[in-house]
Amino acid sequence: MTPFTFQASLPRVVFGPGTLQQLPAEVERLGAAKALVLSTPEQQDQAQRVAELLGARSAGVFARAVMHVPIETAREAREEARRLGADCAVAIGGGSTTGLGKAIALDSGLPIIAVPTTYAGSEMTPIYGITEGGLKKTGRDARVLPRTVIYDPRLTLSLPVDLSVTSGLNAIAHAAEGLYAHDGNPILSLMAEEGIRALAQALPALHRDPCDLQARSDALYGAWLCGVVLGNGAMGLHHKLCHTLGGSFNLPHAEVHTVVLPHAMAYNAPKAPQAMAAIARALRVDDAPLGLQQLAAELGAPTALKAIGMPADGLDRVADLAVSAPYPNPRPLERTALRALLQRAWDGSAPAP
Ligand SMILES: NC(=O)C1=CN([C@@H]2O[C@H](COP(=O)(O)OP(=O)(O)OC[C@H]3O[C@@H](n4cnc5c(N)ncnc54)[C@H](OP(=O)(O)O)[C@@H]3O)[C@@H](O)[C@H]2O)C=CC1
Ligand SMILES: O=C(O)/C=C\C(=O)CC(=O)O
Repeated sequence: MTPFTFQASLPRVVFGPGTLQQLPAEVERLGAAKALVLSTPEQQDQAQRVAELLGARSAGVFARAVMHVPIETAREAREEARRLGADCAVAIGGGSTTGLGKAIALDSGLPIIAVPTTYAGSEMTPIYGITEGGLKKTGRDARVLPRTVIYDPRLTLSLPVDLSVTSGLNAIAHAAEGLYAHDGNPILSLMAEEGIRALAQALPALHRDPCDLQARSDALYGAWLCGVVLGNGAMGLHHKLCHTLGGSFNLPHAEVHTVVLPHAMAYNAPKAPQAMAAIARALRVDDAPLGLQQLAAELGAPTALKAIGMPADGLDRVADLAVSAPYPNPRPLERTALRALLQRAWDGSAPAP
């Protein structure tokens, strides 16, 4: 075994159907008296029910979370938290809502309790993203890592099947890149392989029956593990490409991950054979990139960038941006090969090295 360093900082986790009921006790455990409940506008009713569950420990509801955390929304939420005297925030929703909680914590140090309702995994990471002037900046800061995460699979029953599938594939992307991250280690690799295995079994099951609570639980368990991997290992080519594509062309986050991942894996495969073997084992296929693309197709997910709004004349710009700021990646970043990767992803062709 090659030498490695392992250090992980992880939130407390409360996992299982019905665990949302433990929220008041978890707020109390933090020593907090007034929790501001965060949600998207569409999930306001759910946020209101959470505020009622908190009773006297609720400071109110801020239901204005939107995708990619615009700085204006972050400022409004910070101000509302101050105005209401909140000493804790509860983020109930997907990565967009968790991201808003993180933006508040970054500024104020307010502890966050995350109640995820998608498989994006943000609740397990110290990574934040804030969009200002059309540009999304991401960073890492220990203050934004939620203190407690409540994984209640019942809350994911209403997540539409198409979003469930792409969100699950977003989670698999975290694990895939963790398996070949320059700062990876055997413990993260265990979690990554197990996370992919859990999601690869759960997604077809919940695709057949979205109300299958066991499948929903398994998917959330997989998302948890994949989120831990993302939070404790470096992001490589795949995440960087997705952030460029999503940020510059306003493409839907989980769908971009779904389309690009098989191609980014195939690009790195010659330099990451052990990672590919682990992913293939977890997916129970012979060829990891192809097997993943086939899984997405079987589950009705998009497999081409052209199908999710990417303009063909933007591919050159993405290739330019991809090589403009180098970062560690198993295979060096070569513009010609990356441009070919992007073309295959746009066309929806089979992945190739
Ligand atoms: N910092 C980090 O570590 C990470 C950050 N992210 C960030 O998170 C965002 C993506 O997260 P993601 O979760 O995919 O996106 P969202 O939070 O935007 O949620 C995606 C969609 O799922 C819907 N939804 C969520 N929960 C439910 C539910 N229980 N029932 C019905 N619909 C539901 C939302 O609907 P509605 O709008 O109606 O609420 C929305 O349309 C991106 O901004 C990404 O950058 C992602 C991964 C890691
Ligand atoms: O791409 C991802 O799924 C992981 C990280 C981010 O999205 C970063 C962020 O914008 O919060």
